[in-house]
Amino acid sequence: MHGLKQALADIWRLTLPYFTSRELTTARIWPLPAFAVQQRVLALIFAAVIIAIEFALVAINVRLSYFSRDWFNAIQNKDAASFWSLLFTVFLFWAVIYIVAAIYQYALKSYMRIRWRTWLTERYVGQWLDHNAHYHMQLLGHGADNPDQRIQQDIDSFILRTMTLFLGLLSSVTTLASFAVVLWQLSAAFTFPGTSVQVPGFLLWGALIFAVLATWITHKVGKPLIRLNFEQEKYEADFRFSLARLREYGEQVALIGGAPAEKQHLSGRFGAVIGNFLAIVSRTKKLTAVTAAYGQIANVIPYVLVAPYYFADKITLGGMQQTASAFGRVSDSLSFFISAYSTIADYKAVVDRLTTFTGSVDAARALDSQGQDESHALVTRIARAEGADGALHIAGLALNLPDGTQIVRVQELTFRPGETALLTGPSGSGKSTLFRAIAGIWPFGHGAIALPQDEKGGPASLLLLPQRPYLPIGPLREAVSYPSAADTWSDQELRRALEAAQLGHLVNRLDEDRHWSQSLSLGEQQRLAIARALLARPDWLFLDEATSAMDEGLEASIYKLLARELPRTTLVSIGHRSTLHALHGRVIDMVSTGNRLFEPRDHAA
Ligand SMILES: Nc1ncnc2c1ncn2[C@@H]1O[C@H](COP(=O)(O)OP(=O)(O)OP(=O)(O)O)[C@@H](O)[C@H]1O
Repeated sequence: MHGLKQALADIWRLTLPYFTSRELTTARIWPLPAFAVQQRVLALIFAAVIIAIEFALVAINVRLSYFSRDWFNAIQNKDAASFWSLLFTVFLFWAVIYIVAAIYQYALKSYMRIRWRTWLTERYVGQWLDHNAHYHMQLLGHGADNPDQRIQQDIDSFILRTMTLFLGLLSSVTTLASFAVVLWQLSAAFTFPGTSVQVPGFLLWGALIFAVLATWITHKVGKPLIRLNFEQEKYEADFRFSLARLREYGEQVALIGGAPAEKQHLSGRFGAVIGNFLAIVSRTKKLTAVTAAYGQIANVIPYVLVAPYYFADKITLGGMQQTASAFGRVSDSLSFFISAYSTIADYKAVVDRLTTFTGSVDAARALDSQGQDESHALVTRIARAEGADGALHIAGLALNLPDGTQIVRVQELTFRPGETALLTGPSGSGKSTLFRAIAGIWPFGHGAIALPQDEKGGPASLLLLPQRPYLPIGPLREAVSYPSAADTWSDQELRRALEAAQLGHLVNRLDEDRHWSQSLSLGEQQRLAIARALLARPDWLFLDEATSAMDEGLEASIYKLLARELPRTTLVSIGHRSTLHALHGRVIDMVSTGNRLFEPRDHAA
């Protein structure tokens, strides 16, 4: 019971935002011209019309059950005139309306699904990317696995199933209510065989007991499917992700001869997919036994119940037919859970996945320095704000790992504008982590970072180049301009930057669409990032081993290029090579203070 309450609360939390969104959207409702309207207004109009059509469809079914009674009576009485007239007037009229309404309802459901999915996907993608939640989710290492699957697949499944199940439930309830009345009225003709004792609503009780019993058995048999379906999706996504990762690291795997290890790994992942699927098959077999038996028994049970009355000439064939169909409709709608069980099991899994996803996005957002929540125990906030001058001041800063272990302590460190500084020290001493904190993406720790101002007294622009730059898949001009739009710079500017970065052989390939991080060497990728810096002209440039894949001569000429092309840019580098010392005016060492804790100190000359 508690589980059901929780599930309904989760569904409510996932559904409500769309139906209360005040964002504006453009509606196109034929024959009206396009107009702006709030999302929630459109959502409610869609829902109201779809529900109204659902009611109309049930009402037509009730009307047709009376048609069926009259029709079978005409058959029993061999009344051909009534038979044909009922068919061409009553049946044809209502059947045509039914068909048109069903088509219109399908179209509206599809439009609503598209709009709802678009809105929800944009919202989730936004939340996932804002405040670096996607990165912090990785750092926290808990919560939602495979966020890509949740955004691409689960949102659509959630919407489709919410609509299908809600309408199914609504249709079942209205069908139940209308045909329960019909069945109650029909029950008046039935007495205990051989007596004149009447049980009010005899047929209705019969249908009720039958359906409740079957629903209870179905629930008992089908319950494990909820967990199994949840796990199936997870195993499928893990398998898909492993394949995608192999595609990404194809060269590295080939070089190290990793194919057999990969095969084994993939076969393990696929084994989990199949193992779980077999468990689903085994459970579904049992469930099918219940639902198929129910379907068969439901076909004959109403006839069995009313046959004695028909044979005793107490009811007509039409009456028997109408009773049987009303009984069928009532038990069908009562057994809504039976027919929808596997959908519900799947639905619950989708709801759980979206709920854990939103939960872990919220936890990750809370980590952000701009976030509002202070609840995370390990985050005591790194205050990162614009300072009062052109320098970068760090004071009383402690940087921790996600588990709370302190790795870096900075009592006082200032980078002055215009200088070139090199941060060096042992591997794992927290150099990159210090850069991450300066960039504002490392949330664990406390202390203060005063960001520099530019020459006009506004916030200075900062650009950080990592060792392995991110290159989007697409035209080269997009990769060079990233994260700015591809048309930010003219072809001439892009070519000039590429040539300066010693990538002259790429200047005529600006429109070539490729997976650039797979086709360029690491040294070329690093030079492409340098070209980005030349275009962006930041006030401060941080190079985290951003020239490590170049030979020493090339590295030196890139540093000279940066000094020449970006004379106003302050340069702070991380690097291990001793030749880098000569290229920087100041060297700062990460010095161990014991206990795996490091502190930056100016290099003794
Ligand atoms: N996301 C993370 N989760 C847990 N530990 C991390 C994470 N990122 C970094 N660390 C740990 O923090 C320590 C410092 O890492 P960092 O990358 O800052 O070192 P570095 O000095 O830049 O090393 P290198 O010179 O090898 O690049 C390392 O021990 C590393 O294992």
